[in-house]
Amino acid sequence: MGLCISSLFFSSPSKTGLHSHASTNNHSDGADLSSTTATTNKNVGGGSQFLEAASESSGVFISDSGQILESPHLRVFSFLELTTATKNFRPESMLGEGGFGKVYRGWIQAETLAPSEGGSGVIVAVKRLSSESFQGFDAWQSVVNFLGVLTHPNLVKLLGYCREDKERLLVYEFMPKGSLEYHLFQRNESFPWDLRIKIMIGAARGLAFLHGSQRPVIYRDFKPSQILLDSNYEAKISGSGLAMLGPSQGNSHVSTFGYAAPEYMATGHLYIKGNVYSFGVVLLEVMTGLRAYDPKRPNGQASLVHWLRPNLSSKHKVKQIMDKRIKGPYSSKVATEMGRITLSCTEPDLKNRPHMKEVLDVLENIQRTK
Ligand SMILES: Nc1ncnc2c1ncn2[C@@H]1O[C@H](COP(=O)(O)OP(=O)(O)OP(=O)(O)O)[C@@H](O)[C@H]1O
Repeated sequence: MGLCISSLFFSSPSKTGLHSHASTNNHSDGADLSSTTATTNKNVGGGSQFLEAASESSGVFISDSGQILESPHLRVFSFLELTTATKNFRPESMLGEGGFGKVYRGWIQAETLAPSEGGSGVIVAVKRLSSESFQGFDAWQSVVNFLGVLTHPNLVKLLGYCREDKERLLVYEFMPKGSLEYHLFQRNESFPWDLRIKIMIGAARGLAFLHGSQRPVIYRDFKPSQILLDSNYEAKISGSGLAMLGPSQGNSHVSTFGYAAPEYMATGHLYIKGNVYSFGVVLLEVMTGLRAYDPKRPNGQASLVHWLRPNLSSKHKVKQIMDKRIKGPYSSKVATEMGRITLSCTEPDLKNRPHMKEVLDVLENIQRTK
């Protein structure tokens, strides 16, 4: 069983304050994904001892009491700066809206950027927490604490934040190709197979990284709107899913119907393998082009997994359920293999589901299959 994000990095600092480094993880899923790679002893403010568990490009500071502090690598923006960046949060700048607020496209001027951030400025995505969102306040804090220190090519990068009066905003790297949800369900254009598999491989890498870090992180609410795409359709998992894993040890609210694993529905507990189940549901959406849950479908078909899972073990039936709009060639072997991995990800008993690293290996093999 994995730990929820609230216990991430709560490994006890050594009595001496000096740690030997742990560069690879020994987690039982066998994932070879180093996250925390070096530790050093530091004195920060007030002379108290802090442990820095540094990843390649970011660090996390943990106080002796175990409290995680905001990453010094994040930029602190003023509300005025972000108001200017988003042209006063005008509706035309809006990129989308989630459960906790609206997301705006913004432009940060060069003079406010560190030299390494380059150029005359940069486009960013600014998530403004809605004032009604009490739950969102904790979510906001979790993102600042955790995404400020978790760095991986398949996680959307948090650049900074703003906390002024009642305003809470997060500034993310901008993902110009939108979300997987947009490409699967909203954009009425061809969505080739090679892109679909590429995106799912990127998302699997992101999840495998979270699960494979020294203290595994469980993602909340994994779904296609959380899979964002850069200009090369490289998938990055959004910070939103990290947000809600507050201080409740695995009891976390999952709002989206259709993706939640049976054990979560039964107990309210999130497990690492619950993410694998949700990933399997998304795989089924990618194969079929149908939504995980649609109450408008006929009786017995509202839940995609309950409806179509029985088809996944038959070569012939898998071919029948594949999205007819898929452009670009894919062989029947590919469809069969996709059926197989989706079937095992969505096993009702979590013990029978693979780890994300194994899912990733299978998808990479499928990508190579002609
Ligand atoms: N970094 C980003 N770059 C580009 N677009 C983004 C970015 N972050 C979010 N968006 C857009 O804003 C939409 C809403 O994002 P948000 O994370 O708030 O909501 P969500 O995915 O529905 O999650 P939740 O339900 O947990 O709030 C996304 O679906 C996407 O279209």
